Amino acid sequence: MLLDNINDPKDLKKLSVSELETLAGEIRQFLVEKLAATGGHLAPNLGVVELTLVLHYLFDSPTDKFIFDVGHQSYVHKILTGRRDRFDTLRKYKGLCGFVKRSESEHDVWEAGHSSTSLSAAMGMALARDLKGESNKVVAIIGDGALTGGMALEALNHIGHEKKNLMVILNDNEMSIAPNVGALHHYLGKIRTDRHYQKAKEELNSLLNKIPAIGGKIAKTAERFKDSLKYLLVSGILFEQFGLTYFGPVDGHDIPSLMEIIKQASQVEGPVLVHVVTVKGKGYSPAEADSFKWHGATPYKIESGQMLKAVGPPMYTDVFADALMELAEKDERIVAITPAMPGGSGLMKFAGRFPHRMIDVGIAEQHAATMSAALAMEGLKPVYAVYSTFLQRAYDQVVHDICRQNLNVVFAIDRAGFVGADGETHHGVYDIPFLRHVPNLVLMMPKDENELRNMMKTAMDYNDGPIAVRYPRTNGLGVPIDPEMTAIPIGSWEVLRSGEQVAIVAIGPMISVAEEAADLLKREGINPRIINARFVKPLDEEMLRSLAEDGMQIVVLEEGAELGGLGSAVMEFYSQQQIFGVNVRIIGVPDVFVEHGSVKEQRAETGLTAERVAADVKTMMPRRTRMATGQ
Ligand SMILES: Cc1ncc(C[n+]2csc(CCOP(=O)(O)OP(=O)(O)O)c2C)c(N)n1
Ligand SMILES: CC(=O)[C@@H](O)[C@H](O)COP(=O)(O)O
Ligand SMILES: [Mg+2]
Repeated sequence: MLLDNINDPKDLKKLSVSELETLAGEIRQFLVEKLAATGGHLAPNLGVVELTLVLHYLFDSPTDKFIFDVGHQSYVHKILTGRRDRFDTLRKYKGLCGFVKRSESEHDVWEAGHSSTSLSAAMGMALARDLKGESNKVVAIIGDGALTGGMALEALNHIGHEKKNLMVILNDNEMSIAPNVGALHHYLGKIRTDRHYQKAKEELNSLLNKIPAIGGKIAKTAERFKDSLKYLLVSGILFEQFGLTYFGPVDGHDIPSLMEIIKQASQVEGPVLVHVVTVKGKGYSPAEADSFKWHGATPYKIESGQMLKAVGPPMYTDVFADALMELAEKDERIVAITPAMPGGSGLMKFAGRFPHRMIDVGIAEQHAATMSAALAMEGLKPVYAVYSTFLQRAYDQVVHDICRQNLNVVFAIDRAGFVGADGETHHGVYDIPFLRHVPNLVLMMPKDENELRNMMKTAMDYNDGPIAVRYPRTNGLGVPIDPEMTAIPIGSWEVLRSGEQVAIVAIGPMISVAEEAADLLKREGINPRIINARFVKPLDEEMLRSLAEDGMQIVVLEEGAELGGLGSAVMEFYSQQQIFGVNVRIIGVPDVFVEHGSVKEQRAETGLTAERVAADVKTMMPRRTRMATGQ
């Protein structure tokens, strides 16, 4: 296999075009085989095999810098840069990261995970290069989905202003995760597919080139005529207007054409954009047929294309979506909004049932937030479904447009807590700290899927401002589901286990960990109280007072950042209320980024385990109890 001899991009430069084509086939086979065992972003990577090969063939990474937007499509880049042998560890604990990772290779010059940052990074690297008097190439690879992100348009605007030498490769496969949305998507579609544009452009070029070189006035008129026709016909006029020289569209699977056009573009002064048209999932028929499903694959059977899904109780995502459907049947105010994650947020069924009440705005979390504010201003009940990590993008809109105006927006915050294989860029561990200090916002998290349904009802009945319910990327606990949803009193916590001396104040999936810890402690005659702190804001102040009055020591257990989380809120309460003598210990995510792996491994790494909680509780027992129990 040619692939066996590719350990560095330099090894590519010895190959002929036909050998590169053979190598492309080998890489596809490698991806399909490896990801069958590990899972991962199969379809995006199958779509960029030839493109990545040509980029590494023509340029000299890492001197020339490749900046992958999102970075989920960087597996081919990793294969070509000496990491082929690590693919059995893809997205596994201490294994190969599923995104670009600087600590893995000198060829990984820019990390991401969140979308639409590549053009800003490219601008920065081009500016730095020129200020340092260097001459390397800067190449951003951005997808048609990522291009709908506001940051990308901010950067395009600036790139066109600075006119620095840099290359934007637009990898246009018509797909975001779901089918792409938006005016930009339609514009690209026109360029991509309207043969009229292409044919007319070719005819125009050949006609104008036939005009013998004529001097003077006619030549100027002909040029002006060509320019005005170019305005009408040339494909990438939008990008040209942004100050980038547009090349394409080009077939992203045709190596000779790719080579030719990228070579051409690399010789042009100033910023250029090469419009590369690819097929997401290319070369593996199940992924080609349904690149939405195969954007992020679980392990699968290659022959049948059957993905191996974990069995068990319904995912919180699906419980949310089903509850929303039920509520929307009776409440016409409800409108669901998603920033490009209709699948991941569970809203596809909702869209099918209520096509006019599910809005996918593209990768535009900020826009989604402010649009939701306006929907609420007009008396509707917008449900903004968003991953915790992606809501980070819309912090100002949450504060400035929604909470400050005290508008009835419901935040359905999915992927709250550790997310596993996507790792540090995707964990939902900051939303409690970045939301709980914003005035007017209610923030809650259920202990199980039945309580999630009740919280959905709570949110719909609550019309005194914004309210957020957060839930993890896991299956529910398999508890019985009440047919009727019942609203929960805002700010009310729940004693799940009576006990004395130490109270474990836990939230969400940490309640199960607390119960396991209590079971361990019971064997030693220690019986902690367990509290479901289902409202982060407002706190259950009455419960907190009674814990102090009972002389309880408190352990707060949360799968979120310790700094500024629920535990901080509890500490602040006692301090602000001048209630002294309450010993509060916070067990949460420490002040570090937690890399990819399984949720279990991430909890073990950060000490969110029953064993650790039990050990901490024991150290907090009053001395006499410890003596009595032989501690
Ligand atoms: C800020 C942000 N929002 C949402 C996502 C989730 N996400 C990951 S990839 C993707 C689609 C990207 O589409 P495109 O750029 O066209 O890449 P393709 O997968 O088609 O190659 C989305 C929405 C993200 N990573 N970052
Ligand atoms: C790359 C990216 O951001 C998405 O594809 C993300 O990986 C989806 O996460 P889930 O698998 O949790 O839906
Ligand atoms: Mg795409």
